[in-house]
Amino acid sequence: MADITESPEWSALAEHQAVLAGRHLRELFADDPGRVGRMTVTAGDLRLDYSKHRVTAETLRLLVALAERAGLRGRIEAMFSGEHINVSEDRAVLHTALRLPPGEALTVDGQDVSADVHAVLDRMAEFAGRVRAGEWTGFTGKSITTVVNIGIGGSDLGPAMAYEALHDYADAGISCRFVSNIDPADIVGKLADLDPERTLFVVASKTFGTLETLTNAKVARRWLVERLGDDKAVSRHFVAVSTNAERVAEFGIDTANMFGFWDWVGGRYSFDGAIGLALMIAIGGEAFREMLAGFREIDEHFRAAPFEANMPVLMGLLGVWYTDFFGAQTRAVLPYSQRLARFPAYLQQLTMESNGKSVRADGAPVVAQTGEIFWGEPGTNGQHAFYQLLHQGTRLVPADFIGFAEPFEEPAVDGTAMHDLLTANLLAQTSALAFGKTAEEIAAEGTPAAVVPHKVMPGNRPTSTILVRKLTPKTLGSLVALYEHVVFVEGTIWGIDSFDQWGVELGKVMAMDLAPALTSDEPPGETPDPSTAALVRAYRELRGRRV
Ligand SMILES: O=P(O)(O)OC[C@H]1O[C@H](O)[C@H](O)[C@@H](O)[C@@H]1O
Repeated sequence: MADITESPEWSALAEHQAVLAGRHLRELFADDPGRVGRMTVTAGDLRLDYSKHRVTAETLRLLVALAERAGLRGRIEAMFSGEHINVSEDRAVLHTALRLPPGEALTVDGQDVSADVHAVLDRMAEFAGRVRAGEWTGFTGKSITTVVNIGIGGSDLGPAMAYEALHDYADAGISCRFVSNIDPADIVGKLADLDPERTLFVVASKTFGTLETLTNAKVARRWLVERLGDDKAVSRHFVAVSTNAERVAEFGIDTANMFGFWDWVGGRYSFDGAIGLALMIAIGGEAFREMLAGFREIDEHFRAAPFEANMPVLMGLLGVWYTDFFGAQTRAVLPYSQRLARFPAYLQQLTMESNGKSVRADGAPVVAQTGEIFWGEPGTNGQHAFYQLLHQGTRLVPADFIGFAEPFEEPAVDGTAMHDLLTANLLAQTSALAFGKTAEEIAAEGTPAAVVPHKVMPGNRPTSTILVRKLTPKTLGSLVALYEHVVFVEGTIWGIDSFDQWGVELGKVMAMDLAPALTSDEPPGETPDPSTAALVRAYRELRGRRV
């Protein structure tokens, strides 16, 4: 199969970039007064202004042509209809089925996927409702006030991010905590002040074979049994979310208290299904379904909107544009919402585990650069830390700014609402990044000549601005679906399988091989390599063990 980089569309973009690279956003705006109107798209509740990107109408035409060349339209249909587009694992990729409206049929591989999804959602809602109403009680008959989700990766980041984003909607007096790391500091710290009688553990693991999760779950079980003094307490305080009923039963959790999903849901695409159980207990089944409606709105937009007005397609193509034609390495995601503090971390798994690949789906090496490095912090904190590099550094760092019009809190100081100050900062940053400040402007302010170069703000630094009325379950769902599809668009252009993650396996296996060497009384060997063997010896010595 010919590589996309050999296509005439790719070459046309490379030629176009050579011309555009010399042009400043100031000029692009001056040349095209209609730019902002044309480069603003809406999708459901999301509004995207992408006019501050280093693109013209011609760039967009060429990028859309590239998407056509990559067969994006057909790939989208293949995903939605359940073809096995995860080729290395021979699986369908159907996270979009997790938000199908009730009654909309979808049969894949002979299975009524829609019915399965709604059966689980209904069970989750029923269970969540009982916990919220205090009908599901702990072993001693007390109602549950804290849910501890034990999971890692996709079984942690999604629900943890969403709970933090939506905690204002937690209306039943139940809060959530998330334990993921195998560092004992995590679970020990999170259990320290908990009342075992009122704690429910959700052990979330797609495979139910993940070392961190099973280890933390065993620690939690021991903590509970020691405090409640009876093994039988486990069934009232532990439920599981998994695709693997056998292992759940082996662990000692009643499979009647297990909520399932399927191998066609990738871990990093899973919190809108059963992996969202802790979140659903906190915010309730109704709010959870509103979140699903937000996901669905973007799914429908992605499937139907022409590419020129298709938000995930445009954002994905812009990612390819900077990655492959400008040599950008990273993309900053800067939510101007404290509640979205974990959103960049969530996106890191979603995007980098999906698209951090160097072979194509057919096994041939990729030619283009793949896998943007996603990172970020909520504004305005980032402004006082790393924005210096964004404004004046030598690297090009495209950034997504995300803002909300309606706050949850309304304190005002000196007559100005804090939230308006927050938003003013967001807008100021994107404008400064795009348009900068010239040496002439700085000199005209009376700046000493020697200082002028230090103060020059080059501008021409591209940003997207996503503006939303309010952070709600629905708009959060839409934001997540947006980025899920951005990943898909980029992966399709690069011709990679965005749905496997073989690269994480080797380290896990080696850790299990190394663990005995750290604790053993036997002299440490020379494996797996001289450097690591020396570190094993050093660790044993520092830990007071035999070397
Ligand atoms: O849900 P689990 O099976 O426990 O997997 C948890 C996580 O671990 C794996 O190593 C993968 O890299 C992730 O994609 C996954 O989300």
